[in-house]
Amino acid sequence: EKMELSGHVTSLPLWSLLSQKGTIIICFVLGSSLLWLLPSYVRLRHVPGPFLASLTNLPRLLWVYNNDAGDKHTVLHRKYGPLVRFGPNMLSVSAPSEIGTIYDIHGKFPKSDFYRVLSFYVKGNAIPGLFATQDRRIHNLLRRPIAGIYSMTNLMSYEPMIDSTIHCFFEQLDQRFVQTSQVCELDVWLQLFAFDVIGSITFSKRLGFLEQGRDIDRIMENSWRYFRVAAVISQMPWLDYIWTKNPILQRLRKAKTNPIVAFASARRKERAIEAEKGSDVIDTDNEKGVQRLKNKDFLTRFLEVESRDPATPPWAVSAWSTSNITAGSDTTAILLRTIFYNLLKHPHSLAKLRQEIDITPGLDTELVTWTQSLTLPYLGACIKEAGRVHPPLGLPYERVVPPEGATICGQRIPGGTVVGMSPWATHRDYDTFGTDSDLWRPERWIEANESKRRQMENALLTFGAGNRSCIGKHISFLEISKLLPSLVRKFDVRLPLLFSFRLAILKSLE
Ligand code: HEM
Repeated sequence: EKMELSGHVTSLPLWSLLSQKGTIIICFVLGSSLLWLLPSYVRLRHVPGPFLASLTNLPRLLWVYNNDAGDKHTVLHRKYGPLVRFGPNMLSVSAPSEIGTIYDIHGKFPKSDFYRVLSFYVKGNAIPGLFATQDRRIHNLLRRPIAGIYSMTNLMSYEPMIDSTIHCFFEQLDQRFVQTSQVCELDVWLQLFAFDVIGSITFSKRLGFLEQGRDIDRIMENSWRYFRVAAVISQMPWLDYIWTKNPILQRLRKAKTNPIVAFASARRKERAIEAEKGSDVIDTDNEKGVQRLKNKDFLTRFLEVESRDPATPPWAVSAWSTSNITAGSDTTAILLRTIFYNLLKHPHSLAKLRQEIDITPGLDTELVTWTQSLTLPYLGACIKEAGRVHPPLGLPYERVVPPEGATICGQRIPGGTVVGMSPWATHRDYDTFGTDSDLWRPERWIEANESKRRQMENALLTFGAGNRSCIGKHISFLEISKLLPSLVRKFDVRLPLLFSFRLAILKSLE
């Protein structure tokens, strides 16, 4: 009897347990979800990709959350081809031939809402920034007047400030690690260096990370936390309205100013006071006595632009100075870490670099100069290879297809679709970089003939492309090209016996 009863109960259909009202509600929710999802599913159904990704952005959010988005993107492109559906309205592209279309010099494809998530807020209000703005007019207003300040021709004027920071870095390494035989957390120190260099070239004032040997005002920690959350949320930008940029929550939360913004505005106030006093602006913090008037820092140049051009909005100087730190410090630190990680992991590369430095004539100055660094081809190859295997900005740089639509990888893509090139996947394109593209091999840049080298260079997205490409690319090259050979020449850097790639043993070679 019991058996019969239980058999009878389990054979009842589930819906019969629900009331009629419940069934209607469930049918309504399922039906309207289907009606809502169907048009967006159909719109891009001709593009291959994981089925779930055609219905929701959740998979791509989870790839970022799980810290393996770069590898995941590469695997998906290898499986589905150069054009893959990553979300209901988001396509990822890995074919280098499409770079010129998506990132054209006129900015026909504007930045997507991915970038709204990356905007900075001060006391609850968004401040327009050169990197994150989606508005073409604001972008022109911010980029045009200062582009020349970052150009190759101005580059050497920043060398004295970088030299002074490298001196400070080496002094600290010597005192704290060489003299004491302590193991150095090289990854942390490279980040401290990158933050202080940006402070010194932007304000003639280091942020003080190196002298103190630690993060100050939790700037590095905040930056890490911020990007850790923002990267995940950027995959579903509407989430940002619920949490970070929710006007109700913002009113309830204590309004906080980002410490980087606070640092930049304090430097600007100092400068205004100095100008009032008419002081000869010699930086007292800088033990090498670099004169700001002679070797103008970025702030001096930004203020000159402001006073020259009445169209400059009042918030521009702050936006420019802040974007130097936010866009230029962590990125450079990541590239430096990638280079050292790979040099230590591949000792033959480190030996080759050291040999190049030893045999190149004229490298007898205390620090390697920018001009000297240009005579070191293996150094250049290591920098390019690091940006290729581990691009510091690892997620697709998202853009919106203009209303008239576009042809991408031979497929017609409707206007309004978000497309982005995954630098990780593009940099592993077999046709361009070879079937060993997953491996660290700086030699590929030296062995290639002129046309192959140009093909590979044109496929690099490390610094972006088109009208929104990195404005600070040369500054970054300058920092790295000076620090790397100078450090390798001065110190013997090795992994400790129980090795972790975050740690290094330093010995003086002089
Ligand atoms: C290794 C170091 C660096 C890397 C890998 C890097 C990478 C990038 C990339 C990929 C973009 C374009 C992003 C996009 O299209 O969405 C970009 C833009 C930008 N970068 Fe860099 N960057 C580096 C260093 C710097 C430095 C040192 C500065 C400033 C001193 C800087 C300032 C900027 C700014 C202001 C933008 C926005 C430009 C615009 O939209 O017009 N970056 N960077």
